Amino acid sequence: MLISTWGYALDLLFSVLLAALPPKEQKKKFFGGGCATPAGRRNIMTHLPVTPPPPLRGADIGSFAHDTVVRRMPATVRRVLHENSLSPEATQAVLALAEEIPHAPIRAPHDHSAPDLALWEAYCAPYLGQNWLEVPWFFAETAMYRRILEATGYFKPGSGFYVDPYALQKRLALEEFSFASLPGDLAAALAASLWGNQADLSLWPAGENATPGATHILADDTPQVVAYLTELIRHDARVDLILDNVGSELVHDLLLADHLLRHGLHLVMHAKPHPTFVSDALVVDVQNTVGWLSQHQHAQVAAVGNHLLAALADGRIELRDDWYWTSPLPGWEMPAALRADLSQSGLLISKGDANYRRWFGDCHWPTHTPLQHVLSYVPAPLLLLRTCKSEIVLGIEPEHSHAVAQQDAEWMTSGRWGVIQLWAG
Ligand SMILES: O=P(O)(O)OC[C@H]1O[C@](O)(CO)[C@@H](O)[C@@H]1O
Repeated sequence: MLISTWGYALDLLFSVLLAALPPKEQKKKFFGGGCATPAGRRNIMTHLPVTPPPPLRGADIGSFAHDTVVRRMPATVRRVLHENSLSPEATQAVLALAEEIPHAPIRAPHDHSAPDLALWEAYCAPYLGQNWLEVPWFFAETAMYRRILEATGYFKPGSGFYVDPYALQKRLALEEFSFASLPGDLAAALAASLWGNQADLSLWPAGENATPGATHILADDTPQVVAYLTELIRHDARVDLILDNVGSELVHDLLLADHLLRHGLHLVMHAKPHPTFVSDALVVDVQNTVGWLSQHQHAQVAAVGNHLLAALADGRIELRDDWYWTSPLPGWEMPAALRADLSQSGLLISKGDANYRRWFGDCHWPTHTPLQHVLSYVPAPLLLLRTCKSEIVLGIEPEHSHAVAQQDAEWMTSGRWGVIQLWAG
């Protein structure tokens, strides 16, 4: 057990300092200022409280990770060729990357004008000499998406400079989207945001019409979430939305954001700093989607878009894109500055499968592992809205997971099963 004595000492110091504050300041610290839940202050650890099991790897024969590294990843790289007009140099580089996966050794990116180059040199250092199957799967995927940008010249002045290689997919995803109805309350907005996560252009590209239809809930903390949010609303707290995919998912996330804003909450949205996992939202994608909503032919939808535009302009919504969100690092290796910032939040809402994998380090946790067994290091209460698209899920009783596996052999990867899991400390 790696329980941090320092963590407890700091906690104690914090309690003493908090008690010395006037009541108004205490309330601010409690609900806008981290380490807090309406139920009381949480006992935050700064480190993972247990030794994690080994990470998922492509080398796990028969696993979804194996299929992804061997088949899906090279196909994703090749799709970039078909959906972009690349220079001859970039075409060669993309083809070479596709050939590298899975058997060539990992190397660090070498695009010297990239602002995250030093970060990636450090991320890659422990894995040099290992191939794409041997390294942790989460590392392999994040590294591949970063290497695609090196190949297309994303960070290099020239024809690929800051050109999103997935722009076509992202545009199609929004064009294909049509509204069924607007969510009427918070619970409906949460559900819509969850199922929006079924859309994933890395698994089901736009135009191929193959997204999973059925929706089954595996774990549903909606009543607790609504009660918790109601408390936050009473305290004008900050809520952080850690975004995932563009298209249907982002539209539903923005509808959820609209609900939260109308209740007086302040929102911070975390987008990716560069294109990754095909459909992950950048700041510019959020701005474009809000613009699209504001131009919508249905007056009610346009009103939502205009409300969001106003909130972006007056600071009730802040957009951020820390480099951490495209890193291969697990949640417990989050840089201190970001961690300190997130600790100011009343609730972190984490969208999607890849973010879920990150919080749990993408490790082989037994499915029945309680969330609190791992998540006590997270700097604020955490809501996980995620459809299952990889072989990791926690907080599910063995009888339940066995019954679900009987019903749907692909329950962990099909996107048909979702969780609304709250860890409030
Ligand atoms: O967009 P999401 O929900 O994060 O899903 C991405 C996930 O889907 C996958 O493409 C499945 O391999 C993973 O790579 C990743 O975990």
